[in-house]
Amino acid sequence: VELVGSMALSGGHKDRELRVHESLDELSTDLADYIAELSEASVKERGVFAIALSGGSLIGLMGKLCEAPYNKTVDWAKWYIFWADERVVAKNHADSNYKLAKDRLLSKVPIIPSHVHSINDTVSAEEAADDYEFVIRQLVKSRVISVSDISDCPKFDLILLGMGPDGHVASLFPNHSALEEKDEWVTFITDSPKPPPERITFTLPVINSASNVAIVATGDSKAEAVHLAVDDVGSDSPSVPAGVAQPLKGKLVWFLDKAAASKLEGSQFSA
Ligand SMILES: O=C1O[C@H](COP(=O)(O)O)[C@@H](O)[C@H](O)[C@H]1O
Repeated sequence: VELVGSMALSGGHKDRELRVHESLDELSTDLADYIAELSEASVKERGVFAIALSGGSLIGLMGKLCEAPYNKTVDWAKWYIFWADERVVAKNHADSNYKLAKDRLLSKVPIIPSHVHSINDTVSAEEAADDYEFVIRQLVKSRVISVSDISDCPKFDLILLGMGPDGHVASLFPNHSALEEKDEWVTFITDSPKPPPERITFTLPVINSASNVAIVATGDSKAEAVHLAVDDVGSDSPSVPAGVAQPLKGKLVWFLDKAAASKLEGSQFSA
């Protein structure tokens, strides 16, 4: 894989790395390698791999996991799948993040169906968020999901996030009160600026308690939000949600293409 650039960033941030790729094909290969390596390390250490997905373009960029060598080398039976955010629609609806992942990924690899934890799509957004938090609590008790040693939050082995052009991650949108939620693990919104309006989402404390978080963003339309998030514009109050996604004890990796990296400050990554 040819990286245009990769750099570890320090400063106020604990552990953050930027990986900028020449093409989407190369980004996809690097992303598959990264996920496969974390899966292997987690299975070795804990016997399982608890991974939370998002929706959107991320899922297509994970496609190489369904191909050789990953389809044979990854220990799929040890994977437990969750969603960092989900649209409150039926599971067979075109807007469902579950459906997207099932059609493009989960149906193509030997994941155990009972390890796939999608939301309850028969109840309100509020109930779906409560139900999902309950499911996660049970799996924390049985240690399928680890527990953070710095908060009472679950510690996912990996949370994969996409990012919208407005800088939203999961369904945490700019200037929305859900971004301030500190007590719940999973919250709901009914006024998403991006349709569909009803969604559930991991809260920031859960994202920031993970062992690993990756933010995957590609294309020109994301360049400004990448700049605001990564360059810490107005660092006391970051102007986009992606800028406050930073695991306190874990590692954050940004996967970008050149277009998304093109507005980074003093950028050796500029297109
Ligand atoms: O609505 C959503 O959007 C974001 C970003 O999607 P993308 O297609 O621009 O990559 C996604 O990460 C999130 O899961 C989804 O619900």
